[in-house]
Amino acid sequence: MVHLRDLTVTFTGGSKPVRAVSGVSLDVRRGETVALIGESGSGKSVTMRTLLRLHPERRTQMGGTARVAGRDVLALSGRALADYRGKVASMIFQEPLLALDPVYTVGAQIVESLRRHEGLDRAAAHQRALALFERVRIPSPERRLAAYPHEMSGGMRQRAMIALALACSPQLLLADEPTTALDATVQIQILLLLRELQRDLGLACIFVTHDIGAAVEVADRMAVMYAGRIVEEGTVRELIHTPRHPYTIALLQSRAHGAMARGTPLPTIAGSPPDLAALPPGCAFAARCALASDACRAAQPMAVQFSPTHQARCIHTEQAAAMLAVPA
Ligand SMILES: Nc1ncnc2c1ncn2[C@@H]1O[C@H](COP(=O)(O)OP(=O)(O)OP(=O)(O)O)[C@@H](O)[C@H]1O
Repeated sequence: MVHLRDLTVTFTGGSKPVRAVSGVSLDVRRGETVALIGESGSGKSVTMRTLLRLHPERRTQMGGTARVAGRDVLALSGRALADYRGKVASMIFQEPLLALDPVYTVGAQIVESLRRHEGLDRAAAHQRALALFERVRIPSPERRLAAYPHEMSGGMRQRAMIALALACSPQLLLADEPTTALDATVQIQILLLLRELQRDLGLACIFVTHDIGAAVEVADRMAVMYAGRIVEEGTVRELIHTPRHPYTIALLQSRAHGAMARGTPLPTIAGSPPDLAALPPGCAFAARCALASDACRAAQPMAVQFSPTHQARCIHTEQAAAMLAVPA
């Protein structure tokens, strides 16, 4: 469904080009959820926004391959791009007020989207909007369709945004920190709803989060990003139980202290990520890695395969695994 090969995204608007995504390859099948995790600035959101082509055209260079449901995403333009957004791929955000227009009722926005993209008449679009509100379990759906976004609670707004995102039956749902701003009890409800919708509708889903517990709850696989690259990828089980990249291990190391509990943000790791305008020739994590050697600094590490689903870009995975064996 989603096929990324060597995707690169460079922003050219500033004094120096910023390489926010460097050679990302990732596949997501129908009915599968992949969580992207990593520190702030690692390129998770840029990867997602590229899949919807939301970057400023003139100041962004994109390279490599991005195919979604057979479409060449980087080549889409005009009508084809407008149809692609919503009908093939759609996105939910941390802040629903970014996706919902404050001056229209939520119902009007869903009806408008259905009329424009699906060619439904007003009555049919209203019926569909009502069904969508029921699907995302908004109580008193008829009344809530007539509400403005600011009249809804945070959790209801999130559900309304999910309904809007699903209105035109997309095949790919991109979720960028969809629960971060919510209370713990509402978070779990939204995560469970997303999981259920994703399974029932057979959606491919990419889920960006800082919260490993949330990733464990909703994802089938995880991809760990660092400085614009995927440094490790595997099933949730593989990454949690047998991480092999020193960065993943550092992220997970405090799990004995509850890092796996939902709502726990990623632990802070000493040092800071590299400047994306001046990336080093070798492994970008080397400057912060206890195992780094000259070879790490000289060239990009190749991916090492541990199972058909598990790989890491590191030349010291054996020492890294041994590091993990030492109790925290
Ligand atoms: N339009 C843009 N122009 C220039 N730089 C940008 C642009 N958009 C993002 N960046 C830079 O790209 C890098 C990656 O950002 P991105 O938002 O993908 O990180 P992230 O991993 O999603 O972090 P967070 O978890 O904080 O959202 C950051 O350094 C950011 O400043």
